[in-house]
Amino acid sequence: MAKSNILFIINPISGGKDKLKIPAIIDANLDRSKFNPNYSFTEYVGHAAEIAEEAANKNFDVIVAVGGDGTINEIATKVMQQQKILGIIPFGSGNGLARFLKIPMNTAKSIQVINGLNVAKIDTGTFNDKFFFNMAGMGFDAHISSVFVGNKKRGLSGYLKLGFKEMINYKPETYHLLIDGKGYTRKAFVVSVANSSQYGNNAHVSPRASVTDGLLDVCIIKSFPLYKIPLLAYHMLNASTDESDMVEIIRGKDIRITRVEDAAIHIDGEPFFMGRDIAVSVSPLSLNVIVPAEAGMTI
Ligand SMILES: Nc1ncnc2c1ncn2[C@@H]1O[C@H](COP(=O)(O)OP(=O)(O)OP(=O)(O)O)[C@@H](O)[C@H]1O
Repeated sequence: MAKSNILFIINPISGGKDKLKIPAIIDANLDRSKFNPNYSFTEYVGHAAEIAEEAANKNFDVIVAVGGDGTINEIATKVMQQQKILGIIPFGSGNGLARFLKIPMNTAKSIQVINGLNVAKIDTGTFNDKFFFNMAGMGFDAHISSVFVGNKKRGLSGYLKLGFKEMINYKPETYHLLIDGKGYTRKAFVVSVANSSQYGNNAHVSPRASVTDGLLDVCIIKSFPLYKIPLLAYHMLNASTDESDMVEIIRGKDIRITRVEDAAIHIDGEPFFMGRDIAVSVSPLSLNVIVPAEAGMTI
């Protein structure tokens, strides 16, 4: 069988972890009978997308994101458009999509998954003209990601510290939602649109979400008093938000969200501003991604 050309695109800042030794670890673990490897390090926001586009236009069959959900987003957008195959070596702060797909957090083990070349097709979503693969949304989480951009300390502890500080002053917003033709008005702390079940770090906002059902889960975290934060955290970490009256989950395909004024949204954890009206849609089974055979998903 002909060898596949594989490119590893490494985000040196994701997850706040050093990655200089990554090419050596990949060299030591990659199955050379299947792959010819190449490596690139990203130098700025948007660089992973540029590298991935160029690679997909050349003769790379598999493009691997070494980073978190933001890095995956840039690369997967190009991989999907060119119908190539995405690999993931999780190196982010949260690693939501990787965790959902049961890709090991251990680097050597995640390379073994790539060696297995078990390819599944998963759904992808759009927020206006931008694709998302794990989760997109607005409200407190988007506010945090917009503030976090200027923060030097990445990683989970940085998120948590900033989160507690900002939560004290945050005011829930009113959202008008139209989901497959049905209207809802909700005052919410967060509105998340989930492809996978989790934000990352096993914080599940929509425990029954599937990346192969052709649907997105609109998760409305209602306005709540601060003393209920531990209860919300408990439900997320125990994958039981669907049993909590703090969270409402509505599944759909064609979603419109209108907010009172423009504020940050996030796409796979990275902040953007898109105005007051967001059109959300899903492209069923549109991205090829390497997953562990045990994940029970395959083409
Ligand atoms: N050299 C670089 N300098 C600064 N930013 C970069 C560089 N390379 C990539 N980026 C940006 O880093 C951002 C964060 O990456 P990523 O989301 O993968 O990590 P994370 O936020 O730590 O993890 P997660 O999304 O899993 O919580 C992305 O928006 C990406 O565009």
